[in-house]
Amino acid sequence: MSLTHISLNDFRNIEAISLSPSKDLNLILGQNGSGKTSLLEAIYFLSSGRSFRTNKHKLMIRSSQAKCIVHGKKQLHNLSIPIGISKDQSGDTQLRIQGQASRRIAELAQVLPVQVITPESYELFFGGPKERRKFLDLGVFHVEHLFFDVWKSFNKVLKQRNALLKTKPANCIEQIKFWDKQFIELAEQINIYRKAYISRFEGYFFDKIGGISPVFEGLEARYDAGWKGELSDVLQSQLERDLKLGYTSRGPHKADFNFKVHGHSVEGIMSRGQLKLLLYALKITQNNLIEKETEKQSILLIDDLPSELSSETLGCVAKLLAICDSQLFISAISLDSLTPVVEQLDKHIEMFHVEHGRLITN
Ligand SMILES: Nc1ncnc2c1ncn2[C@@H]1O[C@H](COP(=O)(O)OP(=O)(O)OP(=O)(O)O)[C@@H](O)[C@H]1O
Repeated sequence: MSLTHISLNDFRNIEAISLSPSKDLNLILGQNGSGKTSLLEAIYFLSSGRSFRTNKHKLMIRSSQAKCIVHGKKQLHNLSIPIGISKDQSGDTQLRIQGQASRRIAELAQVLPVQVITPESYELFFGGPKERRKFLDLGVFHVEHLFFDVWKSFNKVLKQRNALLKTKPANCIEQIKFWDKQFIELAEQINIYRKAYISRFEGYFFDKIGGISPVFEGLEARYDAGWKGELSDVLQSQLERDLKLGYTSRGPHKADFNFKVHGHSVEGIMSRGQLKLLLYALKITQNNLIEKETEKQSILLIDDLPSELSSETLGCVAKLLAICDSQLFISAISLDSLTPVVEQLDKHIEMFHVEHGRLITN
């Protein structure tokens, strides 16, 4: 299951381009400012309804144009599934899957699992737990089909609870206790899904990936559910504090999933190049696991792969990419900088040269 066709209109500096990518490896090459990241961003937008580099939707629309449009065709066995998304200046998003209008972005994400690695992806280690929760929940979302509904219901209850903690109406303690029943049930369900996923994630990582580089020796995943002990006791003991804070301080919305090496946090002990290698390893583990469990081929977008990596680390990245089952889109300024990676890969390659927002044919 891969993208067999992509077309963009008025996306960033790209007026109109169409391409038929390889189901294996696609190289997007071009000078700084040519439009490589924009092309990757468009694929991400097609599969998630969002950009990976801005919250300001207007920036995705080509200057002075009314809307940006991205179309794609996803091959699933003998079926070609057309998908399309557009966003206009007002922020209105139109979505079509197999010719049917849809309002649910999650439906799009289900059809086309995507992950991205950019020079900013270090946020997974240096950012707060929110980034890591997002990473964890993306995996859980794809492999546990009920997770999304439970997670949505939990967030509704959390919103109610937080509103009561903030506004403190006269009978707020009674009302909070009423919501806590559902809060606990949903929180425990989320925790069960996450723990089950992490256990499979760790199994896959250590079995298939851990031996690729000595950088991964002594690595352990640590999961913090967001509370310790019985959640009902925790909510009770924290109630006074939560009323002062005006929000719920414990629960699955505070979970963390991080990595330690010999007991030290990875971001404190690993070099940037080593962290980048770990990042590749984690994203590839996630994508391969999604593929293994759902039979959905996912997409991995890698922006500016060669930056900051020595030839030795690039060699390890190549080994990781060799076992990566995703459809790959990799951007770089030149093919030369990718040679240590590409020459080790036995994958079908398509190359796309971008210049001033246009595809150049050689
Ligand atoms: N909304 C927009 N309308 C028109 N042009 C835009 C818009 N947003 C960004 N651009 C321009 O698009 C060009 C392509 O940017 P992009 O980030 O895709 O380049 P790139 O090839 O990835 O470059 P680099 O190698 O430096 O990362 C830039 O010149 C940028 O200024």
